[in-house]
Amino acid sequence: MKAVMQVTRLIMIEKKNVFLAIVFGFLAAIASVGLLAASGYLISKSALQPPLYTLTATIIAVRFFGLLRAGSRYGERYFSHQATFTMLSHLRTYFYERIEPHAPGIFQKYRSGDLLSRVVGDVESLQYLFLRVVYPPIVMLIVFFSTILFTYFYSLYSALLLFIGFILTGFVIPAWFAVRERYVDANVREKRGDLSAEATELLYGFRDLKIHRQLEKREDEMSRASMDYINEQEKETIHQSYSETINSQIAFLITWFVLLVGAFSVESGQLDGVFLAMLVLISLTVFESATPMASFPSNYESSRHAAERLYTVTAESTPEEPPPHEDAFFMENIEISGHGITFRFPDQPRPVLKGVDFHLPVGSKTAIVGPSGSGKSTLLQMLMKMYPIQEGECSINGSPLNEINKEQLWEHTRIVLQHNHFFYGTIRDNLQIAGSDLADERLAEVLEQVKLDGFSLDDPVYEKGENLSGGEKQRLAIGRAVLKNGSLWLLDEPTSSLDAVTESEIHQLILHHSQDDTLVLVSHQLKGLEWMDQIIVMDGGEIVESGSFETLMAKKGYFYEMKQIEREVLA
Ligand SMILES: Nc1ncnc2c1ncn2[C@@H]1O[C@H](COP(=O)(O)OP(=O)(O)OP(=O)(O)O)[C@@H](O)[C@H]1O
Repeated sequence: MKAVMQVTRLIMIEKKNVFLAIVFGFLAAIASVGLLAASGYLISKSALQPPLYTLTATIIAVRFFGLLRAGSRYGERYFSHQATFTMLSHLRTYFYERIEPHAPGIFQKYRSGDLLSRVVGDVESLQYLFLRVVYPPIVMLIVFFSTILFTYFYSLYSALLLFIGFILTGFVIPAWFAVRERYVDANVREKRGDLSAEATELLYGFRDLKIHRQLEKREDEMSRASMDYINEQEKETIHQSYSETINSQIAFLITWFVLLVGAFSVESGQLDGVFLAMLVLISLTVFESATPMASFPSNYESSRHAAERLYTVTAESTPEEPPPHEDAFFMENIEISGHGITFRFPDQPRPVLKGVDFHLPVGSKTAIVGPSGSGKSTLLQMLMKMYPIQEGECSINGSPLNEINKEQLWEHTRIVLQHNHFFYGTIRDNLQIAGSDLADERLAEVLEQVKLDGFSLDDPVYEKGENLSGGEKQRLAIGRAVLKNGSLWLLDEPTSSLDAVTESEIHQLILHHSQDDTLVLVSHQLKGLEWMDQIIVMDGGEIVESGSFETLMAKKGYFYEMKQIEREVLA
């Protein structure tokens, strides 16, 4: 309910459109009632063969209501859709802005298919919140009350019957179906989320599933998920049809009673017979505005679920982002210190980093090495503010990392991750991520420096860089880092897919470009680290050793042992 209220608040940003949609909706519905009432009266009156001039006013009224209905129906559609689409755009922006600060941590909690279904499907479902949940009861209420008031002047019993019909079709039946709808709708939603997650897994893992001959099994699972979804949708449609059928049956029944009571009233002289057709036609028409109430339960339920699913993602407190540092040169000559850093992934019992201490002086080159899973990448991502500092302290140029603005940090940092994303487009598009105003000459120069001179800037890059080898992708990512400005380099195994000769050349290139910068390189390989000022050795989330290459080799400790093993393996 709280989530629905929050979305309703977003609708209310469009007050003017909402108000006009309701006004025109009311006019259209009341014009329909007026049109049929005037027609009923005209037919009955004409049967009495009065002089033509006595019918003129009624004929004009019929024409007037006809035109009013068409015009206001147009206005109602125009303003209600305007309100809906503007609300959808507010909602998309709001939702994106709320989840963005949680990335990439959000993927630890939600599967990407599920998130996609929330962002697309649930936001889309909310388009009906105004059109089919908020708007119909308001219009129905005003139309019924005006019509009942009008009818009351002719027949008290007909007015009472309309009131009973209003209560039944507007409240009792929708409420009755709403109870069961909760269950039906929850199932549809759950099955849709499952299908979406299955489809995303199949799409992303298609190649691996094919190689491991698991594609058929996965396809079967997806077909099952699809069938489950279809079955639940079918149940929902049947449920909705029942609701609509019963609602219309009640409306017809009430009209029959209006006819019956009207006939008795005419018989007993309480009602002029000329008004009977008018009352019956009013009854038939006024229930048109109750028709949307038949689908109210399902629309309310799907809107409520959609709003709640969206808001559970955004409900987690958004980390407050500090403002950028006032000193424009703050992110130059970078020095980083960490003390007692401990980090645990959500819902994981054991910490990944355990009381890590380090110091990276200005312009230093540091390698972080250690066995797989020792926490190297986690530490690097923490420096990028991808993960928060949970325990301990980490500061850049004396300012705690938690107080540094993310955007400001990234603006001055050259980052190469283990897996970098490549967009569908050209080599140029993918390099220009480093700066959209970079000239072709500069891009071509860097392309050559990273040993990708076989490529032209116009060469295509397929989705996720499918047409590039692992090493080419890494060199393209390093090219981006070289092109970017920033005096901090954070590199996570940037050359792991390169041959020894190219790797050494790329290391030289990085060294050349980062002469005065502070650089952190995560590497699981121990060769080519002689040029580093400092090597931090990690194991099991702890720093077990640190020092220069020479110091560590002379110490004959952990690093020395690892180096010996590497030499034996490569010998
Ligand atoms: N998103 C995550 N959720 C839970 N645990 C994670 C997550 N990412 C990493 N871990 C765990 O944290 C530990 C450290 O991972 P990390 O990627 O930092 O290791 P690493 O030393 O960089 O390994 P590698 O050399 O294989 O890249 C691992 O045990 C890993 O399973």
